Amino acid sequence: MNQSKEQRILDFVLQNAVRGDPCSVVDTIDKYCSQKEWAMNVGNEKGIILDKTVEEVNPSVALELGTYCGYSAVRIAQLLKPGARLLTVEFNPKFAAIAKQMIEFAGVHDKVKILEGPSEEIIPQLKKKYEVDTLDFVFLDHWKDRYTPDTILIQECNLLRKGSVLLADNVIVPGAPEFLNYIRNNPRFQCTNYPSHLEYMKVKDAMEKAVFLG
Ligand SMILES: Cc1ccc(Cc2cc(O)c(O)c(C(=O)NC/C=C/[C@H]3O[C@@H](n4cnc5c(N)ncnc54)[C@H](O)[C@@H]3O)c2)cc1
Ligand SMILES: [Mg+2]
Repeated sequence: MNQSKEQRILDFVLQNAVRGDPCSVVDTIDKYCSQKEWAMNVGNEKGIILDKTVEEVNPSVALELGTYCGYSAVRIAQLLKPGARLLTVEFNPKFAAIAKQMIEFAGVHDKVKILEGPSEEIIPQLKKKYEVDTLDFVFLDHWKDRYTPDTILIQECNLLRKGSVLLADNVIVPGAPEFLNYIRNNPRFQCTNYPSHLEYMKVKDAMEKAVFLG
């Protein structure tokens, strides 16, 4: 049975990255996806915006929507302080299995928990089942038409506190126009746009940061 692209990315990391070194895992995925097969990891240019935002927030509890191969989960996890944790949501079991191996190889599995299932089911379980009080940081990188409903759901589940930070990937390409309209016109959020480029391409993209004002 022929391999999936995601399996090829994982195999390339297992053969070429340094076990226990998150940086080498991230760099190796970027090397493969820029030279061999494009894949929808946030990439290094937008990854630096992600890093800076995570460092600024210094979250105790972070949520990621859309794990995919675990690239951004590894990026976020390596920046977390001791005792901090990342919950990352993925509903495709094949991708979740790839990400699990990627995260373990990178040596950040003690900081990351992969929650397998659709975000719309997982988000309402965060408080009771996953012992979350509030989320300090949320990275949105799943299907773009879920950004708005999941942002509303997160608020309905009382998961945000004054100062919680949302960061959304791909607000230009593939684009999340409805989300931008929602979040920029919502007085409870202070928004900032970060122009960048689509991972591994010269195409313009951007990330949107939204700080919850309480
Ligand atoms: C036209 C066009 C096409 C593609 C691109 C390039 C491009 C560039 C990018 O950075 C992109 O992030 C994307 C993109 O489509 N990302 C979607 C990412 C989904 C992952 O999240 C998972 N998932 C999706 N919905 C849910 C959900 N509810 N609950 C749980 N997991 C979910 C999926 O299982 C995948 O693991 C695309 C640019 C332009
Ligand atoms: Mg993306």
